[in-house]
Amino acid sequence: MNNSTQKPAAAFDVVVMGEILVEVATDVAFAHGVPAQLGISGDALNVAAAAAAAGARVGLLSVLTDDDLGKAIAARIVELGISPDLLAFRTGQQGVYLVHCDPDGQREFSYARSGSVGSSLGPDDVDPGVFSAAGAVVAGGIACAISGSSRAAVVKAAGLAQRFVFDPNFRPRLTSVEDATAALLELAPRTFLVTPSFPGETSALLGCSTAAEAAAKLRSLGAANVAVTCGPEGIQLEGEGQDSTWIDSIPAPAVVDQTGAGDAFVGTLTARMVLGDTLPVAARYGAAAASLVVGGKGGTGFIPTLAQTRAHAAAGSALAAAEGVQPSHA
Ligand SMILES: Nc1ncnc2c1ncn2[C@@H]1O[C@H](COP(=O)(O)OP(=O)(O)OP(=O)(O)O)[C@@H](O)[C@H]1O
Ligand SMILES: O=C(O)C(=O)C[C@H](O)[C@H](O)CO
Repeated sequence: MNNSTQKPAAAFDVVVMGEILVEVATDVAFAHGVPAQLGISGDALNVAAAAAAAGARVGLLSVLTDDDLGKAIAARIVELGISPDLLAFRTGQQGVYLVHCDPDGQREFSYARSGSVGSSLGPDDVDPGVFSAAGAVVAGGIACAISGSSRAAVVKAAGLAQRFVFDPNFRPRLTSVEDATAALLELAPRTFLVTPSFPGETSALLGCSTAAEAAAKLRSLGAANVAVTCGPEGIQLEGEGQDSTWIDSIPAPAVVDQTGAGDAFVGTLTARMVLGDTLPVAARYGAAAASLVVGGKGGTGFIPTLAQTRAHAAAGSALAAAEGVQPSHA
């Protein structure tokens, strides 16, 4: 755990930073007495869990409460194969979010996280030795949105990282379009990889009407690699030595809850690139992991092993070849 006398010795393949949330998930609109599932989630934990499952040594910089809840969350982090070495513990409240359906059946998040311990993350928590030694550092727009100190921590981390990965994760209940756009435009030039989703983020934050246009715009801003995720349809890739390419998503065996699909994609893709895979191969792993994650409820309800992800990616390729699937996006 993080304190001034003890520092982690070995470098991590991937360091993820952000807030961990207690998750309350229901299948229906919230009402008194509806059945709900309790979990531990948040974009940073979802990404870290996927990266660890994909074979990376993962550290997670996050602030937890210094009580039994914080200890229980740390135990779950270890269970997910993530190192607890970068966790910090402070007095305060753990952030909570409720995942439920609105009256039209659309998924919605409600937050109770204002002033949470997670949002106390700040630049002093970012250890230059750890962050500059990591194979990749992953942060997202949520960490930029929850507090000024957390955003400053992300900016510091981006300046230190060998490979900085940024997922815009625009959440209108946490931040404005203007602030989310400013964070993306500030960080994009420093990114090894940026992963906006289409059409929500690419349209609201970049003013682009196609995934290919968004990928080209982010490359022109200086991003080394771009993966624009398009939900169940697929992913638009563009990068260093990689022309604009579309890869199809892999059909999900079961769709229970979309929460964390993007995070599973980002964590798996990042881990596989740090471990030596090319952008398209790593993205295929990411698509396979995300396609399996939607079968579990909540952000970390089901995290596939590398063997399960590999088998699903292979089965998806075989299916695509058998169906003679052609790239479907320009
Ligand atoms: N229903 C699905 N079936 C198969 N694959 C899916 C499905 N939904 C998402 N995926 C995969 O996950 C990737 C990321 O999904 P999406 O574009 O929804 O991310 P996101 O909007 O960032 O998600 P999040 O809600 O986690 O922020 C997609 O590119 C796709 O490969
Ligand atoms: O929206 C947030 O703040 C979360 O971190 C909750 C979810 O776990 C995350 O957004 C899923 O991508």
